[in-house]
Amino acid sequence: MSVVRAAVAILQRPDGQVLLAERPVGKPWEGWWEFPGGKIEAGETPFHALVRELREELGVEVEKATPWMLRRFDYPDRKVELHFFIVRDWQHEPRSCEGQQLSWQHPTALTVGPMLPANEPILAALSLPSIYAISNAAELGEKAFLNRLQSALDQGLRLLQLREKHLSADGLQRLAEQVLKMTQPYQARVLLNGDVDTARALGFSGVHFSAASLMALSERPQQMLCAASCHDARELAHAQSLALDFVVLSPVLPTLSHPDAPVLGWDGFADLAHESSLPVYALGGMQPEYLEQAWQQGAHGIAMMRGAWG
Ligand SMILES: Nc1nc2c([nH]c(=O)n2[C@H]2C[C@H](O)[C@@H](COP(=O)(O)OP(=O)(O)OP(=O)(O)O)O2)c(=O)[nH]1
Ligand SMILES: [Mg+2]
Repeated sequence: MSVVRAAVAILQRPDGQVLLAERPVGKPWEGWWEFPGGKIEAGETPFHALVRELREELGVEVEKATPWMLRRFDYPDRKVELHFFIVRDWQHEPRSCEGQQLSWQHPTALTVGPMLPANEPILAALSLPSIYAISNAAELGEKAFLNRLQSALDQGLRLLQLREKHLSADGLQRLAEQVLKMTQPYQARVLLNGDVDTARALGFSGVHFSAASLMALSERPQQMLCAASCHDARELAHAQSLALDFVVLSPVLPTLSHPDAPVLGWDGFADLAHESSLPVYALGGMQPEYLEQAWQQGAHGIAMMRGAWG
């Protein structure tokens, strides 16, 4: 079966809404909804195809696009390789140049459909925020940590990993209760770095697997967010085969918590992130001001421990 390579654009407004288009009459899968984009022609890079397709289909000029995910999917009649980009800056208001219907939509609350089958995990991925914070009560002390968590929530933090390996079961339960009570009004999602049963029993939104526990896993738990720590192509491939929700890839830069680990550097990070079909957060030496750079290297966002708490 032939492989169709396509460049696909997530046009994203500052309020998080993304542009969807209905596939026009006469094309395969007419009437289904998709993100704007189209086939990569011979001799074109995915980025050039993206720029051309958005000009042809929407009359917009891409100002800046960052590579996001590479999704492979098998339709009954074809295999597709979709190179997704996030586009936050463009010129001109998108208009329908091919008679297709257009609609701005919140990724978690679509009012149009159905979406092309390949795109199902894409919407869930888009609902993940740019910053993934990792708790550091061990170093800060619980009181100071909870204070900083409160200000981070006020400033927009919506995704957190509770990673406090020094705590006893009772200590963890007490801290978890406080953290979940604080995050709940913000609808922030909290993952436990620990075992699945404890995460469920304490009411976490999900679980974050260490690389070792990821590699021992043969099936992902259902009905909860599942993330994992990865350091190389092998771990990333396993996370993808389990269809986890996202991964963190580290260490990008030298970090105090793992001083002897070999660093990926931004180039090593980009090589792995570009091939990933899961959202990838860059971890290791990150600071909030590195977000833009991380996006350019194919990251969904950045994960931070010390950098998250000011
Ligand atoms: N544009 C786009 N294509 C997608 C998405 N999801 C998905 O599976 N596809 C598939 C459908 C197609 O097989 C392929 C893209 O081809 P296309 O039909 O948009 O190509 P095109 O604009 O160059 O159209 P054409 O003139 O060559 O018919 O990727 C998506 O979200 N957007
Ligand atoms: Mg198209």
